[in-house]
Amino acid sequence: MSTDAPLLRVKDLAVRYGSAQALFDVSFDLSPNSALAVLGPNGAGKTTLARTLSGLVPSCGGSAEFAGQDLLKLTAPRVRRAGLLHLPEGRGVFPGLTVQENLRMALTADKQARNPGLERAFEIFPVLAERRRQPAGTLSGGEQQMLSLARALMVSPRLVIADEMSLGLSPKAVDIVFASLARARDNGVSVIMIEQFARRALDFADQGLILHRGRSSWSGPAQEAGEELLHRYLGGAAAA
Ligand SMILES: Nc1ncnc2c1ncn2[C@@H]1O[C@H](COP(=O)(O)OP(=O)(O)OP(=O)(O)O)[C@@H](O)[C@H]1O
Repeated sequence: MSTDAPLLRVKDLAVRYGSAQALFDVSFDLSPNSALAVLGPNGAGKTTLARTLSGLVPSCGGSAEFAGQDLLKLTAPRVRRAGLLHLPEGRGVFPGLTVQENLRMALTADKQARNPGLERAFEIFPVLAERRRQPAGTLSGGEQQMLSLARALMVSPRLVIADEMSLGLSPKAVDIVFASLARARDNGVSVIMIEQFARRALDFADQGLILHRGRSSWSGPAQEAGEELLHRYLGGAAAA
């Protein structure tokens, strides 16, 4: 892990939906080129954290500084432009368009000029190069997630928040998702991974954060999260 100043520094973050508070005083730092696994049972506040950092849900307290900018003041498009990309749950690809068209659209959506992004995406994910003329809907579930990630990488983000990318996928497809995220990391992208597969996510990540009812119940180096700790905070089912 890097010793540089944090890429993202979240301090005492609080979020409400009306009168219901979904996050209470959540704090963590993320170093450049590192990965954080965010774990927790249903309703713990994981997606709320992702949506708040990406400018989709307002905070009601605390701070979040990303690459020197006050993230909580930015609109969602500005957060993207600052280099933080949120991959929401679900596949996020256009099934009727080809792989190549899906990738090109990622660029026009962000109004960037033609750039070497397409060739870079094919270099990182050779499978997509082989299937560039194939409709995205005919890819396997894991490959669609790979395409979704490749679309995100087209605009060279510094941080990707991957929300439950492996949800509902076969074990083989989950392998593809993890390998794809590892490739993104190898290419200098930091990752916040929200995952149901706690053990795998912690094996992937440098740091772990466990949320419970909107509060941080544990955070620390990922390798320190042993089986006993996972059972205590997540229960048997979530410790896969
Ligand atoms: N738009 C909303 N309006 C009101 N309450 C919401 C809204 N979105 C989420 N919540 C509530 O906030 C809490 C946290 O939800 P969130 O979706 O962040 O949890 P999660 O950890 O991502 O759960 P899951 O693993 O089930 O996706 C829950 O109690 C949820 O009901």
